[in-house]
Amino acid sequence: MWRRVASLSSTISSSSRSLSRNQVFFQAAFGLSIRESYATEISKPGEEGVLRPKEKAPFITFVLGGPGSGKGTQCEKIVETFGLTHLSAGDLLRREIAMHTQNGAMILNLIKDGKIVPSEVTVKLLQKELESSNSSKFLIDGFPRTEENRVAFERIVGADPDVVLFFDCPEEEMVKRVLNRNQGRVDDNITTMKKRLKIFEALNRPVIDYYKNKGKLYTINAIGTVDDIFKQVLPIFTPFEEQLKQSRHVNPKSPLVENSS
Ligand SMILES: Nc1ncnc2c1ncn2[C@@H]1O[C@H](COP(=O)(O)OP(=O)(O)OP(=O)(O)O)[C@@H](O)[C@H]1O
Ligand SMILES: Nc1ccn([C@H]2C[C@H](O)[C@@H](COP(=O)(O)O)O2)c(=O)n1
Ligand SMILES: [Mg+2]
Repeated sequence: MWRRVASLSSTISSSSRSLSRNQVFFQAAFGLSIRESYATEISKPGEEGVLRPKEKAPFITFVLGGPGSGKGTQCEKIVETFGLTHLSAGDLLRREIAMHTQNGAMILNLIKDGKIVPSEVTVKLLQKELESSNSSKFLIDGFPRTEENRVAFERIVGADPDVVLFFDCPEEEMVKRVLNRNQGRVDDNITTMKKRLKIFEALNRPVIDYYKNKGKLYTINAIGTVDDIFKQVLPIFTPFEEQLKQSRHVNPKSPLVENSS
């Protein structure tokens, strides 16, 4: 299978100059996963079939937590500090509603009712963003919400997260925050919120446990000020310093940048 990537890469190289680097890799993959598409064959005798990285695979962080736990708020700070590209699954779905796309009405009805949109729809929206971006570092907020979401992402996008953040917040606090949010969201009312909390407990917990067992989960106590919570987030990215430093978008004041004041 990996041979296909290498042999096709020369075919696409001349026509792909205007494409983003992610599009080129996804094209090169022709149905392979992101990680597979980031590999090429080497032809040294005795080393046939060995995969060598052609480019680094994207750095992916999943951001989990109940409704109103502060995912979006902390994502803004992570973006500001480390320059990751923020993809909010909820925002992408709301954009479909606003644009009255083919799935817009169905998505609206599910969100109003606190339910989860079919994984195929959400993953395809994420895939489109990943493929068209020139970034190689992503924060995927509010995803995966269910085991079905997680499996669909693996199947369709073919990538694993490097880091999974879980903002752990008591229900009482989440309810208070959502009801005070005032952003005109159709799901920010007590009836929908109760349903969302039930669905979160039933469907997101297994995902949290899955990443805990894989050693990828970082649990953050989401009570306190925004800055106090962010202090817990900062050290999580330290081991990934080298990968993140290469980002064009890193804030010069980031703790990852040496001699920053
Ligand atoms: N640490 C905090 N203390 C108090 N309020 C907060 C804190 N963090 C975020 N908020 C506020 O709580 C509300 C919900 O936060 P946010 O939108 O970041 O949550 P979320 O996890 O993204 O929620 P959702 O899953 O519904 O999108 C917002 O109005 C935000 O300003
Ligand atoms: N993976 C996802 C993410 C979001 N949704 C739907 C259901 C949520 O209640 C709503 C809002 O998401 P949020 O902005 O709170 O992250 O969007 C989904 O079905 N699947
Ligand atoms: Mg949010």
